[in-house]
Parts: sequence; structure tokens; C-alpha cells
Amino acid sequence: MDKEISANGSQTARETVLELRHLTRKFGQRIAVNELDLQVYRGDVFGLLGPNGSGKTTTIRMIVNLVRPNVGEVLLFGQSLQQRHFSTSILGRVGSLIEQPTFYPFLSGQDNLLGIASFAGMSDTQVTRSRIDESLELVGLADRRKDRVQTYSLGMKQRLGIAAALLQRPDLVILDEPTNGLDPAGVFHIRQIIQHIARQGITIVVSSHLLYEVEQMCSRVAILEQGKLLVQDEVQNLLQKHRGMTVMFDDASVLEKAFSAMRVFITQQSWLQGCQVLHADPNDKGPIGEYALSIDCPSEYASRLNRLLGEQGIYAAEIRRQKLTLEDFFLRLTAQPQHMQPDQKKEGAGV
Ligand SMILES: Nc1ncnc2c1ncn2[C@@H]1O[C@H](COP(=O)(O)OP(=O)(O)OP(=O)(O)O)[C@@H](O)[C@H]1O
Repeated sequence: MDKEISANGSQTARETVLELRHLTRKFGQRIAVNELDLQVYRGDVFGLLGPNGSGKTTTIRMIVNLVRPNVGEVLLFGQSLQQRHFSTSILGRVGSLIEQPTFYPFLSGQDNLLGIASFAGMSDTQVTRSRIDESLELVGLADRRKDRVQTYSLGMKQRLGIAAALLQRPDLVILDEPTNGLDPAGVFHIRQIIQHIARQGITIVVSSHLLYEVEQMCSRVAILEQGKLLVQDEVQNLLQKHRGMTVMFDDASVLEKAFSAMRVFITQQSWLQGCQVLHADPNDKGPIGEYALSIDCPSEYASRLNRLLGEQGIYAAEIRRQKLTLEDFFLRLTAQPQHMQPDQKKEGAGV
């Protein structure tokens, strides 16, 4: 259980559904997943993000027990998969869609699910059939259930894959890139389905490259790079904490002075993370003005920043809190920075 303080100050306990402890997996000399610690709480729609090759699929494969970690453990509902005698019934509480689902093309969606149910040990009873109907209904395939899978679009096959993951009424659903290769309408449909499943009280872990979608549907995210965890947090917290500020000035000479001052402030103030000139070209009349700096710092530091500048006789025309998207944040975290950062301070690097 993890404690969190709610808006009214009371402490609430959140049940940890999935926990990864120091999870590590190597393939030869290559470390695919490196000492990964993660917690997924009941009710989370948890986004697993990272550039290509960052270890998302390997992590998911270890969660569903398809790949064994070299070091560390996966705890599902408090039980470690790496314990010698873990109860395999725990895996029945987890539904998953890993990469492209494969189906028998000549069988209908319904009959494919019947086959999958039988493989999972569910006999062909009325209960099983009504679960199949329920799952098909949830993913919007009820009216196509008798059609052969070979007539399904890619999006419909993905949705059938999600229906298969839901068959055993799992408590946790793991979806690896469920929107891969889909058109915008297909992506939107999958997002709606994920949100619908979440409203049924099912915890969801979803990996994706579509950051806009993740921002819309996930409550918490973890970002991986080269197998290592860069950050895990509530989406809203991340965007709030890291959105930064745009500071506008009346003319180029003030901008110049402010930029020079920022170089010094960044070496002195730990809350200042970086600074970049925006629209310094007088011919470039961008939407945020001609003379502006973008400052990487928590948005609650606006007045402190204003005071620092004011003490140097530098007066901003306007300070705006930036609206940060998950995509901005992801790129900031995983891309090579092009602007002044604390670790470049000694060389006095600039724009
Ligand atoms: N079976 C394997 N054998 C050898 N190397 C592997 C294997 N599976 C994964 N890797 C390597 O591990 C690293 C992580 O791969 P993984 O597929 O987990 O990343 P990913 O984040 O899911 O990537 P993508 O977004 O491209 O799907 C990569 O360098 C990959 O080449």
C-alpha cells in the first residue's frame, strides 16, 4: 500500500496492483531493461513510454511472465512471479495484448474468442459465451462477431485482441502498442475503449508512442530510456511541475541583458534548469512577441524569477506560464538539449 495525501489533506491508501523491483534483463551484452522500479496502483491507466528500443516490450513481457528477468522481480497483486511457488492463478487476473494479435482468418471473431477461452481453460458453457458477448460488446464488435476475421480491418483485429484480453474479467490489462499502425479514427476508437474499460474498475498498463493519446487517457506514466527509468509520476504533476515560463521584453537590448543575467542565475539557483531565446529575430513576429526567453523552471517560481531580474534592473514586459504537453516533456527529457542547461553552465553555452 502507498499513502497519498488528497486535496482535503486526508491520507488515502492506494493498493499496488503491479510492482517492479530492480527489474533487469540482458540479451547477450545488451541491457534491455536496467534496474527498473515501478508501481502501478489500482485504477491507474498507466502509460509506459520511451523511444524505440528503450525496453517497453521487454518489460511487458516480463510482467506477463513471457521473459524471465536476470535480476529483480515482478509482483502482481503483492505476489512475486520469481518466487519458487507462485500461484499461477495470479496470471489469470491479468489480460494482455502483446504486439499484433494472431487469429484464425477463416473463423469468426466469436469463434476465435471461443478457441482462446478454451485454451485458457474456460469450457464452452453459457457463462463463457456470455463473457465472449460481453467482451465483444465492450470493444464495439458485437455486430461483426459472426464475420470471418479475414474481413476485419487492422483496427478491428486490434479490438478483437483487446476483447481476448478481457475474456477472463481480469483486474489488470496490459496492452503493448494497441494503436500500432492504426489511422486516427482507429486510434481514437481504441482510446475510447481503454477509457471505457478503466471505468469498469480495471487497472490498465499501456505502452505507446502516441503521446497525445497517452496524455488524454493515462493517469500516470513512466518514461524509459535505454532500459532505465527516467521518471514516473501522475501526468498532471509532470506537466504542472515542468511547464516553464516565457518571459517577454520590450526590446533586443533588454533581452540581451536578461539572457546574460540568466547565465549567472542558472549557476546560482538550483530551481532554474535552462534558458533559451525565442523569436530574437526582429523580423520574426511570432505569436509570443519579438523578444522572449523560454525558461525551464517550475511555474510557481514566476515571481521569484521576476524579482531576480528586477534586482539587476531588468524589467520583463510579461511573464507567462507555458502550457506543456506530454510530447514537449517527453522530447525535453529524451532529446539532446539545444539550449543552455545547468551542466553546460561552466562553458557559458548559449542558444
Ligand atoms: N529477444 C531479443 N534478443 C536480443 N535483443 C533483444 C531481444 N528483445 C529485445 N532486444 C533488445 O532489447 C532492447 C529493448 O527492446 P524492446 O523491444 O524491449 O524495446 P521497446 O521500447 O519495446 O522498442 P519499440 O518501441 O521499438 O517497440 C533493444 O535494444 C532490442 O534490440
